[in-house]
Amino acid sequence: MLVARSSAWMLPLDECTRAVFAATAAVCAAELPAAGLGLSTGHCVGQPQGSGNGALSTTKTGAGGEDTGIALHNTWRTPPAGKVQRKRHKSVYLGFIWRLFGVLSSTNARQLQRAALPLLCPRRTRPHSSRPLPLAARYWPAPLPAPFLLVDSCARSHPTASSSRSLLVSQPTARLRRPRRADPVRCAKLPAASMEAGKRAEGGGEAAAGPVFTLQEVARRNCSREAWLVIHGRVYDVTRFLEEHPGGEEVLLEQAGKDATESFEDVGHSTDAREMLKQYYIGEVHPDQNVTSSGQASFWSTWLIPIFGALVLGLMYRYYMLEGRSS
Ligand code: HEM
Repeated sequence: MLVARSSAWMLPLDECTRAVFAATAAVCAAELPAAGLGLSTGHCVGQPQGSGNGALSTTKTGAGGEDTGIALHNTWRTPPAGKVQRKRHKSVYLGFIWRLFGVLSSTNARQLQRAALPLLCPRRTRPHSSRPLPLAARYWPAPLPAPFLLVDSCARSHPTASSSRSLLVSQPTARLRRPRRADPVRCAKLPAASMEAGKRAEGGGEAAAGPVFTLQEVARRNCSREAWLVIHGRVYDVTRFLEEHPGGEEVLLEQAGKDATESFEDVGHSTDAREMLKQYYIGEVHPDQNVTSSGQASFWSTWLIPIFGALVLGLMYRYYMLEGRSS
């Protein structure tokens, strides 16, 4: 839920929202105070609290001392007088919102954790789970399922962590533990590679360079003895990579036998990781089963929501500026 008020944007404060703000505030920390803007957390009702010095300040205001909201607000006592000042304020304000949306749209929550965690806790960079998030959670991260919450495990492992520690919230430790090494999944007795393996796909070109497999064939290779997965319509045999995978064997086994494109992209793998794919490439998904529309869907999900959000924010900003001028 986003509550806009004349002088502040209030957001329900969950860990991911904090992370978004923390990451964005870190980028904009120098600009915000200069333009008379501050970020603070506090109760969603009434005036935003906290020092509002541009950095994220946390004020315990809830009944149980918990933080209940976060606000981007004016720190000026009187509205900026000059045209130049107003223009600067406006551009920084829009810049912040733009970056906030950039952070929200260019990443999903897990990537966001990857981006924000080093800020909060340099040594804890491993995400809590590899499971892709529901679409809505990628863009609006409240509430998130527990495994994706930022947790205070790093505050514990870094007892000296100072202000950033207040950005973290305690979660039951059971949630934090990395799942135990998956029991080797038993492979069904598999027929030799494939009815169609070895056949060259028609049409040539890069996309049709290797043997062709059906999704059913891939689905059967879903265990530690033989693990295949599909990424962008290509089939990879990751069996020998299971133990080497920096993200852990479990995540690969979880995706084995399936189309792992979304999970692979969600993690935000590096160029090196993409290069490594070549080593495990074994063929292509059968052209009839290679659903390219998912690419289109992801295009829309990647751009439509941020564009719509930006429009809404633009309108709210106009309203905010008009009200600021009239008061
Ligand atoms: C053949 C396919 C894959 C290759 C070659 C690969 C390679 C890598 C590499 C090199 C890294 C280190 C970080 C980086 O350079 O980006 C990594 C991290 C990771 N990968 Fe993969 N990966 C593959 C598939 C997957 C899949 C299907 C998932 C499913 C979710 C996954 C989840 C992760 C996670 C969670 C991390 C840890 C990220 C971190 O701690 O920062 N990977 N992978």
